[in-house]
Amino acid sequence: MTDVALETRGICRDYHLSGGLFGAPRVLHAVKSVSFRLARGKTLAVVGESGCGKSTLARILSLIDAPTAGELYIDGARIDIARDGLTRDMRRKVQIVFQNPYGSLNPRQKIGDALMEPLLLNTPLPAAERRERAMHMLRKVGLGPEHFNRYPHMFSGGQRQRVAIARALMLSPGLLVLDEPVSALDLSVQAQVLNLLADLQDEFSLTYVFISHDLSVVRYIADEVMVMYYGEVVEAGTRDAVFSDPQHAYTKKLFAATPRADVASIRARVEGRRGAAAQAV
Ligand SMILES: Nc1ncnc2c1ncn2[C@@H]1O[C@H](COP(=O)(O)OP(=O)(O)OP(=O)(O)O)[C@@H](O)[C@H]1O
Repeated sequence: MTDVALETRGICRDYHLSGGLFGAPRVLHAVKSVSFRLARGKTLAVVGESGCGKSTLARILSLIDAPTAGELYIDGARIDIARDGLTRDMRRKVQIVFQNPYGSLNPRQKIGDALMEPLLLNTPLPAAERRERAMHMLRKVGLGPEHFNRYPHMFSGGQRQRVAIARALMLSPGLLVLDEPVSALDLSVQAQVLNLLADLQDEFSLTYVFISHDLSVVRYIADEVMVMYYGEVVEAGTRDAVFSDPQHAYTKKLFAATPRADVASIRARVEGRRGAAAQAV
């Protein structure tokens, strides 16, 4: 693999908890020695049941939390926020989109201001340029100038997620961590947001880490799949290899629990609809 956008080597995250047996402190190994390499422009889906460490890994990859051990490389450069802190340069490389955009948008801030804010905080761009870039990004995610002065509560769930995606892209990151980005949306809206993500990935050569518990979504969006179980990677490979011939007993169990009809229906909904994604819903 020549152009590696993201690499981890033995990433671990422990949490120190009190209240073990007789109140003794105990350690929870939320992420255990996760290593992978992800090529630029590709999507790695991280799947597993609730509590397996997906969100903890997402927070490490998006530089919100530091790992307790292991190494993280973005575009070939070692990133160690525990040692070096978080620089503006690092902040620009990676952004995260959460499941609930309502939670990540300030209800009292107009959408235009929310989009311009990362530019205000991280670049010397003048106000007119910030505004122009925000308008441009609104269009890229299928919204329009009429949305610029609206507040988050005036949008549907799908539109709010489009805004969250637009905001994440304002600093032109190469890497997006998407933590269950469509799980809170209706099925038809899910398909449209997935199409939008696919279009944006093509246009901006974005690399995605896509966290999901929904295998039908993963099957559509992923190039590579990594299966986590109790903080550990138990299986990893290309989407086709993992879906057609799962090796690990846990992966087989996970797949068996997904009704095949669901997989078929979401594929039918989304396939062939790329390009139609720039419609706001
Ligand atoms: N700040 C924290 N302090 C202590 N334990 C934590 C903390 N954050 C997560 N954990 C624990 O780490 C483990 C992994 O949690 P994580 O949220 O990463 O899993 P997940 O796969 O994303 O689950 P979900 O899909 O429910 O969010 C869980 O046992 C969780 O309780």
